Amino acid sequence: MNQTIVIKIGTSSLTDNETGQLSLSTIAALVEVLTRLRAAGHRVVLVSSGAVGVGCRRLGIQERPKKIALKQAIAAVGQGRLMRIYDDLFTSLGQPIAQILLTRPELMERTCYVNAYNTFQALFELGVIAIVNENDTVAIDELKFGDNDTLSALVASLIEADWLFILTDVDRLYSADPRLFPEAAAIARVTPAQLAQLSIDAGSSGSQWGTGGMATKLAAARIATSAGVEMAITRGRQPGNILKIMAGEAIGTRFEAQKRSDNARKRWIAYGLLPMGQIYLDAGAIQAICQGGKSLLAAGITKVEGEFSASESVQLCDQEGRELARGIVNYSSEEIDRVKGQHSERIASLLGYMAAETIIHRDNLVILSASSTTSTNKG
Ligand SMILES: Nc1ncnc2c1ncn2[C@@H]1O[C@H](COP(=O)(O)OP(=O)(O)O)[C@@H](O)[C@H]1O
Ligand SMILES: N[C@@H](CCC(=O)OP(=O)(O)O)C(=O)O
Repeated sequence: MNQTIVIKIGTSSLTDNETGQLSLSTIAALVEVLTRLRAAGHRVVLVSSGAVGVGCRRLGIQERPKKIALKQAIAAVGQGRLMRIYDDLFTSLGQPIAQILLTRPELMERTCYVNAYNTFQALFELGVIAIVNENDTVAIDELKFGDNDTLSALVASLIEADWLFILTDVDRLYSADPRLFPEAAAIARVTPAQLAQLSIDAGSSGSQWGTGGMATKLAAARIATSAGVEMAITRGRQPGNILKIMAGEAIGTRFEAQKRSDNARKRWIAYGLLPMGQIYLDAGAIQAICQGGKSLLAAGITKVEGEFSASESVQLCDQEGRELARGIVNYSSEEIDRVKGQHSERIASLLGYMAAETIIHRDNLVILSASSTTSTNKG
């Protein structure tokens, strides 16, 4: 059966850690595997990092820059070179490619999100492999995917992928960073229930050129698997592992998918939008929205955090700060703060107007399954 496959490759696999030079053999092997998958009838998307790393190499810069404007300028240099290399290699195998550069605000806008979906579908019909990266040159810090692990999971959710492969410079997930703890235990398979409980030392900085280490890959696993996507982490220098894993071999770390929700708009609310604040709920409200499928009313709200406007996305949390659901609010944070704990009938007298009876209507509310919940408790 033809499948939709997203492959993410990190800078640490595309370049040599010591010299910063491109790992041409890895890239060529990856291009071969992706072309084979495409020729077999699968729909293939590559999420490729490397713009900053390749740009640095081109300009003779020895370290990943910290200054944003410099990083953005370097990415502009590197992205062009990266695409040139991909195009040369794919063209030699007769495989057309496309470049898609995304920013977070675009996916937060429902029309853009749907447009992006349609563009991917049109590219699939044309037999093209899309190569995706964050549009680093224009992305602003507060509204960034930040790392391509998250971007790849969001793309996999957007296009309803069957698989997400994350290719990196380690062979799999370990109980701790194997570079620092050589005795760390290898993890072969993670069920949704285990992912929800998984507490490992995932590192936050990654390798010299990579960003995020395993922490961002685990965050990606939570998004992807709860959107119904099977995910695997495997070594980038052996892209042939993708074919073996699809054939059922136990290579790398495999994260089992949950059942995909049929409601595309709700998936967008859950993963496309960036939550701008938190609303804390009492036990009655949690019961009503999580078990009863009800809308959120002001009466069950105990606390509001963050500043947000009506129509923005927020996280709904229990008293311990565990995120249970996400939704699009009908009122701003300031308005909700004034009506929290009150009966809906009092909204008009408290605010002087009533925009809606509910704080979040059930059509705009998504209950997150156990594995996608994260603690927002800031201690
Ligand atoms: N628990 C862990 N298991 C495996 N690798 C880990 C873990 N914690 C941290 N790491 C580190 O994460 C690095 C991969 O992340 P990163 O450098 O961001 O790669 P990429 O460029 O592929 O995104 C590995 O080199 C490894 O040292
Ligand atoms: N958009 C950036 C990638 C950032 C990133 O996530 O890098 P990596 O950890 O190597 O996947 C770039 O192209 O350099």
